Amino acid sequence: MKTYAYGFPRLGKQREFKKLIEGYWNGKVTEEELRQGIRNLDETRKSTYTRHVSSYPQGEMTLYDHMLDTALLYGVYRAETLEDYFRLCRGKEALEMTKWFNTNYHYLVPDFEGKKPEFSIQTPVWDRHEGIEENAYLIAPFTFLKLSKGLKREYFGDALKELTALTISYIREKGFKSVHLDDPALVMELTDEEWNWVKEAYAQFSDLNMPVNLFTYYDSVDRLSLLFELPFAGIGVDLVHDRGENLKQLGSIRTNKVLFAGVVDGRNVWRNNVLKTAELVKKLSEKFNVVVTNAAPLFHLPVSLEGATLPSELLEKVAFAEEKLKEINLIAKAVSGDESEGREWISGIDLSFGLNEKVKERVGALSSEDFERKVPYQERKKLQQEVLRLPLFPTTTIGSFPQTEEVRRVRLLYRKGNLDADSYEIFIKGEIAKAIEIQEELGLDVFVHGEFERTDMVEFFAEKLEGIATTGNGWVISYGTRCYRPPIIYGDVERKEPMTVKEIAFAQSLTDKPVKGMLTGPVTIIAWSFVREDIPTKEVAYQIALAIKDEIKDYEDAGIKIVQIDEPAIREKAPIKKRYWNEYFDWAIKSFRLCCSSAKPETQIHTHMCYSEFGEIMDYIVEMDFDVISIEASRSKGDIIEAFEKVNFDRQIGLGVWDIHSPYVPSVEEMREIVERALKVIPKENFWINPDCGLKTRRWEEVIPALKNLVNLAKELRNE
Ligand code: MET
Ligand SMILES: [Zn+2]
Repeated sequence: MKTYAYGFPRLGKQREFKKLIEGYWNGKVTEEELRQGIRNLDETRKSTYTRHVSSYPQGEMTLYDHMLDTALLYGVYRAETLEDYFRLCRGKEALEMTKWFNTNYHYLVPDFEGKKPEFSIQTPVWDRHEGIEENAYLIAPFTFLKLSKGLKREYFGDALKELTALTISYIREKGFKSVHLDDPALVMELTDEEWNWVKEAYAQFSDLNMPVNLFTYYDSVDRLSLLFELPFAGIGVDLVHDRGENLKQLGSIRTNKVLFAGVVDGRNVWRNNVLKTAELVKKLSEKFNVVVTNAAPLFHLPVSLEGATLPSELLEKVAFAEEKLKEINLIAKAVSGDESEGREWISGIDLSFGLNEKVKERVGALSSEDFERKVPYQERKKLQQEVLRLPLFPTTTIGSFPQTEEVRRVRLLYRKGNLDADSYEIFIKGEIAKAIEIQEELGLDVFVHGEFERTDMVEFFAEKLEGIATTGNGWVISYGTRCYRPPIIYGDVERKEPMTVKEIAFAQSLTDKPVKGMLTGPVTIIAWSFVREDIPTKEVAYQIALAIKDEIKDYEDAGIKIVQIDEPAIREKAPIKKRYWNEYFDWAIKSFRLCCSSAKPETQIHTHMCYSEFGEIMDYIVEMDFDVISIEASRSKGDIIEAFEKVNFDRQIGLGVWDIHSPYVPSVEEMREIVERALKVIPKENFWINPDCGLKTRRWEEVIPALKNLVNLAKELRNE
């Protein structure tokens, strides 16, 4: 039984990828050291593959992002030097970044700016294919174009044909002997026209006399049989995230091509029941020429369990990327009749682990009333205004303030046990007090405490909640060199005690202005964690929502009048195929409503969203029944405003007037432009003035002048 794997994390066990590249940016690593270091990392990755599977793609390594590399290979952008390359990644000239399908990885988006595309093969500054013959890794033309922007429909078909022809000549020129084509966009809901374009363009691969394998993942392919008719040697399908759809279609497919059966999850950490999977593979083998592989690239997982700080009961239930390779191997062994290692591997899987009857009962007892606020919005609005007495164009920020070197250093000291809890608390209180003072001086209307105690908006809550474990060093790349550690939701989730009330109440004690209680919503906690799969996600969401609901009650008792529940991941978590959207948004919206349902009518509930285009989901967003939404807008320009107009939006809204992703300090006039466009659509009584997102990655030197401008803008607007 042959085995295959792809998409193994490039990060390295010690996050070498991050350290090398950031070292280069800071001038501590030379170009030669960078190149050599990255090559070494790639070698390590290859030897990891080699230890477990028979074959894998070559040339997967990048210096930042695959989509960018592909754009450079095809001459969409030029980069003569590494400096040019990284200028496309970060800073003023950087390409836009967006979520890669429904994952938390962000890619750089090539932009055709509405022009007719012209392609030519260029040797990139990082030549991933240098010296490679076998199984060269390429992003397929369709996925590349489909995920780009600014490519007019009228050009798409021809562009795909041309790019495919160019890819074929590149493959020939390089003398590759076989090719791995990554084509996940084929799992999207495509039109007949798009399928025809794919068919016509990819027919050209019949000119090549070598095996080309085409890989799809993240969902089912709506026309799987069509892929098997194309001139490829093998087709990779996802049999984990396909809701059974791929398997169903395979039932009526006759082929002598290789079926790369994606049976090991690349997106979640739970151990594969390798013996059961082996049964499936055996069945498929009766009909197909099967190779066992992963479903979805493995870079969504931490590199290896080695050194992970997980509770021991959990250690024997999970697998990170390296262990997933092992699972592929164990499945193949079991198919060939050797089940012993596989049996041992799954012996620790135990579904009674982490269960909590009390929480289950509480979720079970929920009725429709638990998802409703008792007083309708227009009445709430009046009650809230009586309490808050906010001016026209109220100003606020999104939650976090700069996480300075010192804040991070002291927090780390405390986390490592080198600073006692009392001294740490005094330090955090000091930071909060400074932040309150600064906000007083700036003259903002609604304050935040600054989130200095939080490493990360999800991990912080994961540490406080029962049923969620944090991984210590389970790092995953979210974009470029930026990493995060997704927690593991391993059981029923319960709040044992207040999680954030102490800091918020302390902040409120220092000022007469309202301080927002700051919470991360259920969908975002779920989206940025690994979630147990035998408990329905919907139930997990309601469990987290109940914890938040209790926290809000404690806020109210502590005199907090405004609460913000951040849901930046609500769009990203939506399924790739729109036909599943209703089902998803139903629980996503209800979980938000459950958080707020017992809040007093005079408690003003805010939500915050960012990182995505929200136009498409506006109909769902309005169902969340918040009082105020702050939303990223300075990068998506006017589109979002139109979307609000279409749904007759009647809530209050703060469109971000400052793109906090760059150190640039916008002037009053620049911020005003965004507001003026929006005021054509949104009544001024409903308009808040705030930045796009939290300020934790900014420096105080940028934050203070920018917020000064922001407050001045509000003052000017009030006088007009
Ligand atoms: C990614 S959304 C971030 C919201 C959070 N409250 C912050 O300000 O950092
Ligand atoms: Zn945000």
